[in-house]
Amino acid sequence: MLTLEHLTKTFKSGKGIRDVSFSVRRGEVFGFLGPNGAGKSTTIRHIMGFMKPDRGRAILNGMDTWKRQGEVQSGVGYLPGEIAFIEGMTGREFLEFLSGMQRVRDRERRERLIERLQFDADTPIRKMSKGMKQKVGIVAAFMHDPEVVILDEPTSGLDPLMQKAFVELVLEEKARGKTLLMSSHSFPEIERTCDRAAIIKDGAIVTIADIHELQRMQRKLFEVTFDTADEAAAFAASGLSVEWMDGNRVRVAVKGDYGRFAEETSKRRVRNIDLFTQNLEDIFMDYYDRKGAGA
Ligand SMILES: Nc1ncnc2c1ncn2[C@@H]1O[C@H](COP(=O)(O)OP(=O)(O)OP(=O)(O)O)[C@@H](O)[C@H]1O
Repeated sequence: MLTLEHLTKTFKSGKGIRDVSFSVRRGEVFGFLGPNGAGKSTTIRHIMGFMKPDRGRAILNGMDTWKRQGEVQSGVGYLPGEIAFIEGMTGREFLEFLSGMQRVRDRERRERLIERLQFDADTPIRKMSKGMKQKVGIVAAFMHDPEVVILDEPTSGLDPLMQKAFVELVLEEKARGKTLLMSSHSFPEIERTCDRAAIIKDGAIVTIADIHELQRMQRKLFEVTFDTADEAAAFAASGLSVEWMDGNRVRVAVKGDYGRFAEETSKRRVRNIDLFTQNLEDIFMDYYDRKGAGA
């Protein structure tokens, strides 16, 4: 469906992307993860045919995206990292304008999306908050019901409730057989929606991983507070991987084997459990450790 072959672009500053290659299958939700400045937007701009690569190419539905940018751009749903709005329009007027360009007659899907994302589309865009503008952008990306949707940091500016609504939308579109690529710097967001993800750092792909495999690899830290220090000591001596303990509190690292953790916890009186998830960097460090260990 979408293939990137050795995509390379070097800006005058020396920054850019280097030899970026990966493929997204039809019907897949593919995550594109990386810290700020890693090259996510630059790669996405190439996928959309906005930039000419120095080397390599992006192929979408058999089309070279730079050479056939018009066809590519009209057939794909796209949410840019920063949306360029037209001054003086309301959200609905802007969407109407885009619908006209896309020659979309069916307004129903658009209205349903607006309802779902819960915003007043008749507010002038210049008066909209960052989150509201982001919602307008999301509606614009999905309203013409495209087969392929490319989203550059779609949840930036959305509150947790709306992030959830967005995740539900993505999962529904996936169930309808659509192909999605979305960039993010947040692993949990990608984790909820994607099958696979490419990780980019300093302009180069570090790895392409199966999300479910990464989830299994993820080390989670649980801090359990017991009723008594004796219970905490017995829990700590039960063979779990103890990171730290203090009085009646024990922090253990659990990787995959949640059953053992649950079993040892349930034997004792627990006052509280806090969960600390790893950040992206740690997850990948663990991933590499395992790869390095040949597991
Ligand atoms: N048009 C440009 N001209 C010069 N340098 C650029 C241009 N676009 C991006 N860069 C540089 O290339 C690098 C990658 O930027 P890019 O915007 O692709 O990163 P990103 O992963 O999308 O980051 P973020 O998460 O912050 O949006 C950065 O160092 C950036 O400053």
